[in-house]
Amino acid sequence: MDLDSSTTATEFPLPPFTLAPLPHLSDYLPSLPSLPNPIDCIPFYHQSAGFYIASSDVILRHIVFDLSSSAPPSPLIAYHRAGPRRTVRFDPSAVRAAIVTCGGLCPGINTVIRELVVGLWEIYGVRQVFGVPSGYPGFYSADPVPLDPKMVDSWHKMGGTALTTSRGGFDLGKIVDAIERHGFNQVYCIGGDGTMRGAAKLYEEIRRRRLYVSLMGIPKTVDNDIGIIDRSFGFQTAVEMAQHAINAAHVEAESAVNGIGLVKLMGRSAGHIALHATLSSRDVDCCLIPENDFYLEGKGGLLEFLDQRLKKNGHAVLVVAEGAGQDMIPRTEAQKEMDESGNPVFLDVGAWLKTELKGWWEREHPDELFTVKYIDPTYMIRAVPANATDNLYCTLLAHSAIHGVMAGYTGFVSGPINGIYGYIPLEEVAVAKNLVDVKDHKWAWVRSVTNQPDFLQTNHP
Ligand SMILES: Nc1ncnc2c1ncn2[C@@H]1O[C@H](COP(=O)(O)OP(=O)(O)O)[C@@H](O)[C@H]1O
Ligand SMILES: O=P(O)(O)OC[C@H]1O[C@](O)(COP(=O)(O)O)[C@@H](O)[C@@H]1O
Ligand SMILES: [Mg+2]
Repeated sequence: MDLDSSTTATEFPLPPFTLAPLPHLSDYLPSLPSLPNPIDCIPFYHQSAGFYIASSDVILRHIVFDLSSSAPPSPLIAYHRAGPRRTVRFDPSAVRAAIVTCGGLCPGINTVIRELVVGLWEIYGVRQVFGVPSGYPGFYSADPVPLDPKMVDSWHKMGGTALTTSRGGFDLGKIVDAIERHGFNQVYCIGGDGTMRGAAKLYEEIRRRRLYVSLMGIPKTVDNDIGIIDRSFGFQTAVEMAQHAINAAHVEAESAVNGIGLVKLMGRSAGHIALHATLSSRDVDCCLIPENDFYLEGKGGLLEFLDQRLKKNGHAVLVVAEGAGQDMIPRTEAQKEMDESGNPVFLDVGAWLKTELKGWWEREHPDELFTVKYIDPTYMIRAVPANATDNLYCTLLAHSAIHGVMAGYTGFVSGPINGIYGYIPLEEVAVAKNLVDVKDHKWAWVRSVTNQPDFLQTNHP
Protein backbone atom coordinates (compact mmCIF):
# COMPACT_ATOMS: atom_id res chain seq x y z
CA MET A 1 0.00 0.00 0.00
CA ASP A 2 1.81 3.13 -1.17
CA LEU A 3 0.37 6.02 0.79
CA ASP A 4 2.99 8.57 -0.25
CA SER A 5 1.24 9.28 -3.49
CA SER A 6 -2.18 9.81 -2.00
CA THR A 7 -3.11 13.42 -2.61
CA THR A 8 -6.49 13.07 -0.95
CA ALA A 9 -7.32 12.11 2.63
CA THR A 10 -7.65 8.38 3.17
CA GLU A 11 -9.90 6.98 5.88
CA PHE A 12 -8.81 4.08 8.06
CA PRO A 13 -10.70 2.40 10.90
CA LEU A 14 -9.21 2.82 14.39
CA PRO A 15 -7.66 -0.52 15.42
CA PRO A 16 -9.32 -2.31 18.34
CA PHE A 17 -8.01 -1.30 21.74
CA THR A 18 -8.42 -2.29 25.38
CA LEU A 19 -9.41 0.33 27.96
CA ALA A 20 -7.30 -0.08 31.10
CA PRO A 21 -9.32 -0.27 34.33
CA LEU A 22 -9.52 2.76 36.62
CA PRO A 23 -10.37 1.65 40.16
CA HIS A 24 -13.12 3.67 41.87
CA LEU A 25 -14.21 3.75 45.50
CA SER A 26 -17.70 2.72 44.40
CA ASP A 27 -16.17 -0.60 43.26
CA TYR A 28 -16.39 -1.64 46.92
CA LEU A 29 -18.35 1.17 48.59
CA PRO A 30 -21.70 1.31 46.82
CA SER A 31 -23.21 4.17 48.81
CA LEU A 32 -20.86 7.09 48.26
CA PRO A 33 -21.98 10.75 48.35
CA SER A 34 -22.29 12.28 44.91
CA LEU A 35 -22.08 16.08 44.89
CA PRO A 36 -21.83 18.69 42.13
CA ASN A 37 -18.22 19.64 41.46
CA PRO A 38 -17.39 22.80 43.50
CA ILE A 39 -15.73 24.14 40.33
CA ASP A 40 -19.29 25.03 39.24
CA CYS A 41 -19.13 27.85 41.79
CA ILE A 42 -15.72 29.24 40.80
CA PRO A 43 -16.14 32.29 38.54
CA PHE A 44 -12.75 31.78 36.86
CA TYR A 45 -13.84 28.55 35.19
CA HIS A 46 -16.29 28.43 32.31
CA GLN A 47 -17.82 24.98 32.15
CA SER A 48 -17.97 24.93 28.35
CA ALA A 49 -18.62 21.69 26.48
CA GLY A 50 -15.83 19.25 27.19
CA PHE A 51 -14.66 21.06 30.33
CA TYR A 52 -15.71 18.18 32.54
CA ILE A 53 -14.13 14.87 31.55
CA ALA A 54 -16.51 11.95 31.09
CA SER A 55 -15.70 8.31 31.77
CA SER A 56 -15.92 7.82 28.00
CA ASP A 57 -12.97 10.18 27.38
CA VAL A 58 -9.88 8.05 26.80
CA ILE A 59 -6.33 8.40 25.47
CA LEU A 60 -4.27 5.85 23.51
CA ARG A 61 -0.94 4.78 24.93
CA HIS A 62 0.58 4.08 21.51
CA ILE A 63 -0.09 6.50 18.68
CA VAL A 64 2.26 5.14 16.02
CA PHE A 65 0.62 2.75 13.54
CA ASP A 66 1.88 0.91 10.47
CA LEU A 67 -1.05 1.18 8.10
CA SER A 68 0.64 -1.08 5.59
CA SER A 69 0.86 -3.95 8.02
CA SER A 70 -1.72 -6.61 7.24
CA ALA A 71 -1.13 -8.30 10.60
CA PRO A 72 -3.55 -6.99 13.26
CA PRO A 73 -1.61 -4.61 15.55
CA SER A 74 -0.86 -5.94 19.03
CA PRO A 75 -3.79 -4.95 21.25
CA LEU A 76 -3.69 -1.23 21.87
CA ILE A 77 -4.16 0.10 25.38
CA ALA A 78 -6.20 3.17 26.25
CA TYR A 79 -6.44 4.99 29.59
CA HIS A 80 -9.08 7.23 31.09
CA ARG A 81 -8.34 10.90 30.59
CA ALA A 82 -7.35 12.99 33.61
CA GLY A 83 -9.34 16.06 34.57
CA PRO A 84 -12.31 17.33 36.57
CA ARG A 85 -15.52 15.26 36.61
CA ARG A 86 -19.02 16.72 36.81
CA THR A 87 -19.60 15.17 40.24
CA VAL A 88 -17.31 14.56 43.20
CA ARG A 89 -17.50 11.67 45.66
CA PHE A 90 -16.09 13.52 48.66
CA ASP A 91 -17.73 16.27 50.66
CA PRO A 92 -14.88 18.85 50.65
CA SER A 93 -15.59 19.72 54.28
CA ALA A 94 -14.97 16.08 55.22
CA VAL A 95 -11.75 15.62 53.26
CA ARG A 96 -8.57 14.94 55.27
CA ALA A 97 -5.81 14.69 52.68
CA ALA A 98 -2.28 13.36 53.34
CA ILE A 99 0.77 14.04 51.16
CA VAL A 100 3.93 11.94 51.49
CA THR A 101 7.28 12.15 49.63
CA CYS A 102 9.52 9.07 49.38
CA GLY A 103 12.88 8.07 47.91
CA GLY A 104 15.54 10.25 46.33
CA LEU A 105 15.17 13.95 45.57
CA CYS A 106 14.12 15.36 42.23
CA PRO A 107 13.63 18.99 41.15
CA GLY A 108 9.98 20.00 41.62
CA ILE A 109 8.84 17.87 44.55
CA ASN A 110 8.02 20.99 46.58
CA THR A 111 6.09 22.39 43.62
CA VAL A 112 3.93 19.26 43.47
CA ILE A 113 3.26 19.53 47.23
CA ARG A 114 2.45 23.24 46.91
CA GLU A 115 0.04 22.69 44.03
CA LEU A 116 -1.70 19.80 45.79
CA VAL A 117 -2.30 22.05 48.81
CA VAL A 118 -3.35 25.12 46.81
CA GLY A 119 -5.46 23.08 44.38
CA LEU A 120 -7.34 21.20 47.12
CA TRP A 121 -7.85 24.44 49.07
CA GLU A 122 -8.75 26.86 46.26
CA ILE A 123 -10.47 24.64 43.69
CA TYR A 124 -12.26 22.16 45.92
CA GLY A 125 -12.59 24.06 49.21
CA VAL A 126 -10.73 21.40 51.19
CA ARG A 127 -9.48 22.73 54.51
CA GLN A 128 -7.69 19.74 56.05
CA VAL A 129 -4.46 18.96 54.19
CA PHE A 130 -1.51 17.33 55.96
CA GLY A 131 2.10 16.63 55.12
CA VAL A 132 3.49 13.29 56.30
CA PRO A 133 7.13 13.86 57.30
CA SER A 134 10.06 11.54 56.40
CA GLY A 135 8.48 9.29 53.80
CA TYR A 136 6.49 6.10 54.35
CA PRO A 137 7.82 5.51 57.92
CA GLY A 138 6.48 8.96 58.79
CA PHE A 139 2.92 7.65 58.72
CA TYR A 140 3.54 5.70 61.92
CA SER A 141 6.59 7.44 63.40
CA ALA A 142 5.85 11.17 63.07
CA ASP A 143 2.98 13.62 63.52
CA PRO A 144 1.26 14.92 60.38
CA VAL A 145 1.93 18.59 59.60
CA PRO A 146 -1.14 20.74 58.74
CA LEU A 147 -0.52 22.59 55.45
CA ASP A 148 -2.27 25.62 53.94
CA PRO A 149 -1.69 27.90 50.90
CA LYS A 150 0.02 30.61 52.96
CA MET A 151 2.53 28.13 54.40
CA VAL A 152 3.45 26.58 51.03
CA ASP A 153 3.31 29.81 49.04
CA SER A 154 6.99 29.91 48.03
CA TRP A 155 7.76 26.19 48.06
CA HIS A 156 7.94 26.03 44.24
CA LYS A 157 11.18 28.02 44.50
CA MET A 158 12.88 25.53 46.83
CA GLY A 159 14.71 22.34 45.90
CA GLY A 160 14.21 19.13 47.84
CA THR A 161 11.07 18.26 49.83
CA ALA A 162 9.98 20.41 52.78
CA LEU A 163 8.25 17.31 54.19
CA THR A 164 11.62 15.41 54.21
CA THR A 165 11.91 11.96 52.64
CA SER A 166 13.48 8.58 53.33
CA ARG A 167 14.15 5.11 51.99
CA GLY A 168 13.08 1.84 53.60
CA GLY A 169 10.68 1.63 56.53
CA PHE A 170 7.71 0.42 54.52
CA ASP A 171 5.40 -1.44 56.93
CA LEU A 172 2.08 -2.14 55.23
CA GLY A 173 0.02 -2.79 58.34
CA LYS A 174 1.46 0.11 60.33
CA ILE A 175 0.97 2.58 57.48
CA VAL A 176 -2.66 1.65 56.78
CA ASP A 177 -3.39 1.58 60.54
CA ALA A 178 -1.95 5.11 60.72
CA ILE A 179 -4.07 6.25 57.76
CA GLU A 180 -7.14 5.00 59.63
CA ARG A 181 -5.97 6.45 62.97
CA HIS A 182 -5.41 9.90 61.49
CA GLY A 183 -8.68 9.74 59.59
CA PHE A 184 -7.00 10.42 56.24
CA ASN A 185 -9.44 9.75 53.38
CA GLN A 186 -7.18 10.91 50.56
CA VAL A 187 -3.46 9.89 50.26
CA TYR A 188 -1.11 11.35 47.63
CA CYS A 189 2.17 9.38 47.36
CA ILE A 190 4.98 11.27 45.57
CA GLY A 191 7.88 8.96 44.71
CA GLY A 192 9.71 6.79 42.21
CA ASP A 193 9.43 3.17 41.13
CA GLY A 194 9.89 1.92 44.67
CA THR A 195 7.25 4.25 46.07
CA MET A 196 4.82 3.17 43.35
CA ARG A 197 5.37 -0.47 44.31
CA GLY A 198 4.61 0.44 47.90
CA ALA A 199 1.58 2.52 46.93
CA ALA A 200 0.14 -0.42 44.96
CA LYS A 201 0.33 -2.56 48.14
CA LEU A 202 -1.24 0.21 50.24
CA TYR A 203 -4.10 0.54 47.76
CA GLU A 204 -4.75 -3.22 47.84
CA GLU A 205 -4.78 -3.26 51.68
CA ILE A 206 -7.11 -0.23 51.83
CA ARG A 207 -9.43 -1.96 49.38
CA ARG A 208 -9.24 -5.20 51.39
CA ARG A 209 -10.25 -3.29 54.51
CA ARG A 210 -13.00 -1.56 52.43
CA LEU A 211 -11.85 1.85 53.65
CA TYR A 212 -13.32 5.09 52.31
CA VAL A 213 -9.81 6.21 51.34
CA SER A 214 -8.60 7.15 47.88
CA LEU A 215 -4.85 6.59 47.41
CA MET A 216 -2.87 7.58 44.33
CA GLY A 217 0.73 7.92 43.12
CA ILE A 218 2.52 10.91 41.57
CA PRO A 219 5.60 9.53 39.79
CA LYS A 220 8.92 11.17 40.67
CA THR A 221 12.41 10.12 39.75
CA VAL A 222 15.34 12.08 38.45
CA ASP A 223 16.45 8.94 36.60
CA ASN A 224 13.28 9.01 34.50
CA ASP A 225 13.12 5.23 34.99
CA ILE A 226 9.32 5.04 35.38
CA GLY A 227 7.47 3.67 32.36
CA ILE A 228 4.23 4.56 30.54
CA ILE A 229 4.28 8.32 31.32
CA ASP A 230 6.14 10.59 28.89
CA ARG A 231 8.78 11.62 31.43
CA SER A 232 9.27 12.23 35.14
CA PHE A 233 8.88 15.77 36.44
CA GLY A 234 12.28 17.29 37.30
CA PHE A 235 14.07 15.27 34.63
CA GLN A 236 14.48 18.21 32.24
CA THR A 237 15.78 20.40 35.08
CA ALA A 238 18.31 17.69 35.93
CA VAL A 239 19.49 17.50 32.31
CA GLU A 240 19.83 21.29 32.28
CA MET A 241 21.90 21.21 35.50
CA ALA A 242 24.12 18.46 34.08
CA GLN A 243 25.20 20.88 31.33
CA HIS A 244 27.14 22.92 33.90
CA ALA A 245 29.22 19.89 34.87
CA ILE A 246 29.85 18.92 31.25
CA ASN A 247 30.84 22.48 30.32
CA ALA A 248 33.31 22.58 33.23
CA ALA A 249 34.72 19.19 32.19
CA HIS A 250 35.13 20.47 28.63
CA VAL A 251 36.98 23.62 29.76
CA GLU A 252 39.30 21.61 32.03
CA ALA A 253 40.02 19.08 29.27
CA GLU A 254 40.60 21.72 26.58
CA SER A 255 42.94 23.66 28.87
CA ALA A 256 45.17 20.67 29.55
CA VAL A 257 47.60 18.66 27.43
CA ASN A 258 45.91 15.35 26.63
CA GLY A 259 43.14 16.39 29.01
CA ILE A 260 40.15 14.19 29.73
CA GLY A 261 37.05 15.66 31.41
CA LEU A 262 35.08 12.87 33.09
CA VAL A 263 31.53 13.49 34.40
CA LYS A 264 29.45 10.96 36.34
CA LEU A 265 25.69 11.56 36.24
CA MET A 266 22.79 9.95 38.05
CA GLY A 267 21.04 6.97 36.54
CA ARG A 268 21.01 3.79 38.61
CA SER A 269 19.65 1.46 35.95
CA ALA A 270 18.60 3.90 33.23
CA GLY A 271 20.99 6.26 31.46
CA HIS A 272 18.44 8.89 30.37
CA ILE A 273 20.18 11.85 32.07
CA ALA A 274 23.55 10.95 30.54
CA LEU A 275 21.97 10.45 27.11
CA HIS A 276 19.97 13.68 27.09
CA ALA A 277 22.79 15.71 28.65
CA THR A 278 25.15 14.39 25.92
CA LEU A 279 22.74 15.30 23.12
CA SER A 280 22.14 18.76 24.62
CA SER A 281 25.83 19.47 25.13
CA ARG A 282 27.54 18.64 21.79
CA ASP A 283 30.89 18.65 23.69
CA VAL A 284 30.80 15.00 24.75
CA ASP A 285 33.07 12.47 23.03
CA CYS A 286 31.67 9.35 24.65
CA CYS A 287 28.50 8.60 26.67
CA LEU A 288 28.45 5.42 28.79
CA ILE A 289 25.10 4.15 30.12
CA PRO A 290 23.97 1.04 32.06
CA GLU A 291 21.97 -0.22 29.07
CA ASN A 292 25.03 -0.39 26.79
CA ASP A 293 27.95 -2.55 27.99
CA PHE A 294 31.37 -1.19 27.15
CA TYR A 295 34.93 -2.48 27.45
CA LEU A 296 38.30 -0.77 27.79
CA GLU A 297 41.03 -2.83 26.14
CA GLY A 298 41.41 -4.15 22.61
CA LYS A 299 39.98 -3.35 19.22
CA GLY A 300 36.90 -1.18 19.36
CA GLY A 301 37.48 -0.53 23.04
CA LEU A 302 37.24 2.75 24.94
CA LEU A 303 41.02 3.15 25.31
CA GLU A 304 41.65 2.78 21.57
CA PHE A 305 38.91 5.35 20.92
CA LEU A 306 40.33 7.84 23.43
CA ASP A 307 43.84 7.39 22.04
CA GLN A 308 42.55 8.40 18.60
CA ARG A 309 40.49 11.28 19.99
CA LEU A 310 43.38 12.70 22.01
CA LYS A 311 45.69 12.46 18.97
CA LYS A 312 43.06 14.29 16.88
CA ASN A 313 41.76 16.94 19.32
CA GLY A 314 44.17 16.90 22.27
CA HIS A 315 41.26 16.49 24.72
CA ALA A 316 38.11 14.45 25.29
CA VAL A 317 34.97 14.60 27.45
CA LEU A 318 33.44 11.41 28.87
CA VAL A 319 29.97 11.21 30.43
CA VAL A 320 29.20 8.08 32.45
CA ALA A 321 25.94 7.17 34.17
CA GLU A 322 26.53 5.90 37.71
CA GLY A 323 25.04 2.50 36.91
CA ALA A 324 27.29 1.89 33.88
CA GLY A 325 30.21 -0.56 33.99
CA GLN A 326 29.34 -1.86 37.46
CA ASP A 327 30.13 -5.46 36.52
CA MET A 328 33.64 -4.41 35.50
CA ILE A 329 34.59 -2.87 38.83
CA PRO A 330 36.25 -5.32 41.24
CA ARG A 331 34.25 -5.48 44.44
CA THR A 332 34.56 -7.36 47.71
CA GLU A 333 31.63 -9.34 49.10
CA ALA A 334 31.14 -6.56 51.66
CA GLN A 335 30.62 -4.08 48.84
CA LYS A 336 27.55 -5.90 47.52
CA GLU A 337 25.29 -3.67 49.58
CA MET A 338 21.75 -2.42 49.06
CA ASP A 339 20.19 0.81 50.28
CA GLU A 340 17.33 0.82 52.82
CA SER A 341 14.86 0.26 50.02
CA GLY A 342 16.69 -2.68 48.53
CA ASN A 343 18.16 -0.70 45.63
CA PRO A 344 21.72 -1.72 44.70
CA VAL A 345 24.37 0.69 46.01
CA PHE A 346 26.96 1.18 43.30
CA LEU A 347 30.71 1.56 43.42
CA ASP A 348 31.99 4.83 42.00
CA VAL A 349 32.37 4.09 38.29
CA GLY A 350 33.88 7.58 37.81
CA ALA A 351 36.73 7.03 40.26
CA TRP A 352 37.34 3.57 38.82
CA LEU A 353 37.47 4.93 35.25
CA LYS A 354 39.87 7.71 36.30
CA THR A 355 42.25 5.13 37.81
CA GLU A 356 41.99 2.89 34.75
CA LEU A 357 42.67 5.81 32.37
CA LYS A 358 45.72 7.00 34.34
CA GLY A 359 47.11 3.46 34.46
CA TRP A 360 46.59 3.08 30.72
CA TRP A 361 48.41 6.33 29.93
CA GLU A 362 51.32 5.37 32.22
CA ARG A 363 51.70 2.14 30.28
CA GLU A 364 51.22 3.48 26.73
CA HIS A 365 52.59 7.03 26.89
CA PRO A 366 54.85 7.22 29.98
CA ASP A 367 56.66 10.34 28.74
CA GLU A 368 53.66 12.38 27.64
CA LEU A 369 51.57 14.80 29.74
CA PHE A 370 48.10 13.58 30.62
CA THR A 371 45.39 14.55 33.04
CA VAL A 372 41.89 13.38 33.99
CA LYS A 373 39.56 15.87 35.72
CA TYR A 374 36.74 13.94 37.37
CA ILE A 375 33.52 15.82 38.15
CA ASP A 376 30.73 14.15 40.14
CA PRO A 377 27.79 16.61 40.36
CA THR A 378 25.53 13.80 41.61
CA TYR A 379 23.30 15.56 44.15
CA MET A 380 23.75 18.97 42.56
CA ILE A 381 21.57 18.01 39.63
CA ARG A 382 18.62 16.84 41.73
CA ALA A 383 18.67 19.10 44.80
CA VAL A 384 17.72 22.25 42.86
CA PRO A 385 14.33 23.90 42.30
CA ALA A 386 12.47 22.94 39.12
CA ASN A 387 12.93 25.09 36.02
CA ALA A 388 9.94 26.87 34.47
CA THR A 389 8.97 23.93 32.26
CA ASP A 390 9.05 21.46 35.12
CA ASN A 391 7.25 23.86 37.46
CA LEU A 392 4.35 24.05 35.01
CA TYR A 393 4.42 20.27 34.60
CA CYS A 394 4.31 19.79 38.38
CA THR A 395 1.23 22.01 38.60
CA LEU A 396 -0.66 20.14 35.89
CA LEU A 397 0.37 16.83 37.46
CA ALA A 398 -0.89 17.88 40.90
CA HIS A 399 -4.18 19.21 39.54
CA SER A 400 -4.84 16.04 37.54
CA ALA A 401 -4.20 14.05 40.72
CA ILE A 402 -6.69 16.10 42.74
CA HIS A 403 -9.42 15.93 40.09
CA GLY A 404 -9.14 12.14 39.97
CA VAL A 405 -9.20 11.66 43.73
CA MET A 406 -12.09 14.07 44.27
CA ALA A 407 -14.03 12.13 41.61
CA GLY A 408 -13.57 9.03 43.75
CA TYR A 409 -10.95 7.27 41.67
CA THR A 410 -8.25 5.38 43.56
CA GLY A 411 -5.27 3.07 42.95
CA PHE A 412 -4.04 5.17 40.05
CA VAL A 413 -1.08 7.26 38.89
CA SER A 414 -1.57 10.54 37.04
CA GLY A 415 0.80 11.50 34.25
CA PRO A 416 1.11 12.66 30.65
CA ILE A 417 0.82 10.03 27.91
CA ASN A 418 1.71 11.46 24.53
CA GLY A 419 1.22 14.87 26.12
CA ILE A 420 -2.33 14.23 27.39
CA TYR A 421 -2.79 13.60 31.11
CA GLY A 422 -4.31 10.26 32.00
CA TYR A 423 -4.99 7.92 34.90
CA ILE A 424 -2.95 4.72 34.87
CA PRO A 425 -3.53 1.78 37.24
CA LEU A 426 -0.92 1.87 40.03
CA GLU A 427 0.15 -1.73 39.65
CA GLU A 428 0.90 -1.13 35.95
CA VAL A 429 3.22 1.80 36.69
CA ALA A 430 4.82 -0.01 39.64
CA VAL A 431 6.27 -2.62 37.26
CA ALA A 432 6.80 -0.52 34.12
CA LYS A 433 10.53 0.21 33.76
CA ASN A 434 11.71 2.89 31.35
CA LEU A 435 15.18 1.98 30.09
CA VAL A 436 17.13 3.51 27.20
CA ASP A 437 16.48 1.52 24.03
CA VAL A 438 19.94 1.32 22.47
CA LYS A 439 18.35 0.29 19.19
CA ASP A 440 16.26 3.43 18.81
CA HIS A 441 17.02 6.66 17.01
CA LYS A 442 18.08 8.60 20.11
CA TRP A 443 20.97 6.29 20.91
CA ALA A 444 21.96 6.26 17.23
CA TRP A 445 21.94 10.05 17.44
CA VAL A 446 24.29 9.94 20.47
CA ARG A 447 26.67 7.68 18.56
CA SER A 448 26.52 9.95 15.51
CA VAL A 449 27.15 13.06 17.63
CA THR A 450 30.03 11.48 19.57
CA ASN A 451 31.19 8.99 16.91
CA GLN A 452 31.89 6.69 19.86
CA PRO A 453 32.41 2.92 19.42
CA ASP A 454 29.41 0.61 19.59
CA PHE A 455 31.37 -1.67 21.98
CA LEU A 456 29.86 -4.70 20.29
CA GLN A 457 31.54 -7.70 21.84
CA THR A 458 32.10 -9.09 18.33
CA ASN A 459 35.08 -6.72 18.02
CA HIS A 460 36.26 -7.76 21.46
CA PRO A 461 38.53 -10.86 21.67
N1 LIG B 1 8.57 -3.42 46.47
C1 LIG B 1 8.26 -2.52 47.42
N2 LIG B 1 7.20 -2.73 48.23
C2 LIG B 1 6.89 -1.83 49.18
N3 LIG B 1 7.57 -0.69 49.41
C3 LIG B 1 8.63 -0.44 48.62
C4 LIG B 1 9.04 -1.33 47.60
N4 LIG B 1 10.15 -0.79 47.00
C5 LIG B 1 10.41 0.38 47.64
N5 LIG B 1 9.51 0.59 48.60
C6 LIG B 1 9.47 1.72 49.53
O1 LIG B 1 9.24 2.90 48.79
C7 LIG B 1 10.01 3.98 49.32
C8 LIG B 1 10.87 4.60 48.26
O2 LIG B 1 11.55 3.58 47.51
P1 LIG B 1 12.98 3.90 46.84
O3 LIG B 1 13.27 2.77 45.90
O4 LIG B 1 13.95 4.22 47.90
O5 LIG B 1 12.81 5.27 46.05
P2 LIG B 1 11.94 5.64 44.78
O6 LIG B 1 10.53 5.37 45.10
O7 LIG B 1 12.22 7.10 44.59
O8 LIG B 1 12.44 4.79 43.65
C9 LIG B 1 10.84 3.39 50.45
O9 LIG B 1 10.23 3.72 51.68
C10 LIG B 1 10.80 1.91 50.22
O10 LIG B 1 10.83 1.18 51.45
O1 LIG C 1 19.65 9.43 47.62
P1 LIG C 1 20.56 8.27 47.63
O2 LIG C 1 20.13 7.20 48.60
O3 LIG C 1 22.00 8.64 47.75
O4 LIG C 1 20.39 7.57 46.23
C1 LIG C 1 21.03 8.06 45.08
C2 LIG C 1 20.23 7.42 43.98
O5 LIG C 1 18.97 8.01 43.91
C3 LIG C 1 18.66 8.26 42.55
O6 LIG C 1 18.72 9.65 42.40
C4 LIG C 1 17.31 7.73 42.16
O7 LIG C 1 16.58 7.71 43.29
P2 LIG C 1 15.00 7.48 43.19
O8 LIG C 1 14.78 6.19 42.46
O9 LIG C 1 14.58 7.44 44.60
O10 LIG C 1 14.46 8.65 42.44
C5 LIG C 1 19.71 7.56 41.72
O11 LIG C 1 19.99 8.26 40.54
C6 LIG C 1 20.88 7.57 42.62
O12 LIG C 1 21.65 6.44 42.41
MG1 LIG D 1 13.79 4.58 42.29
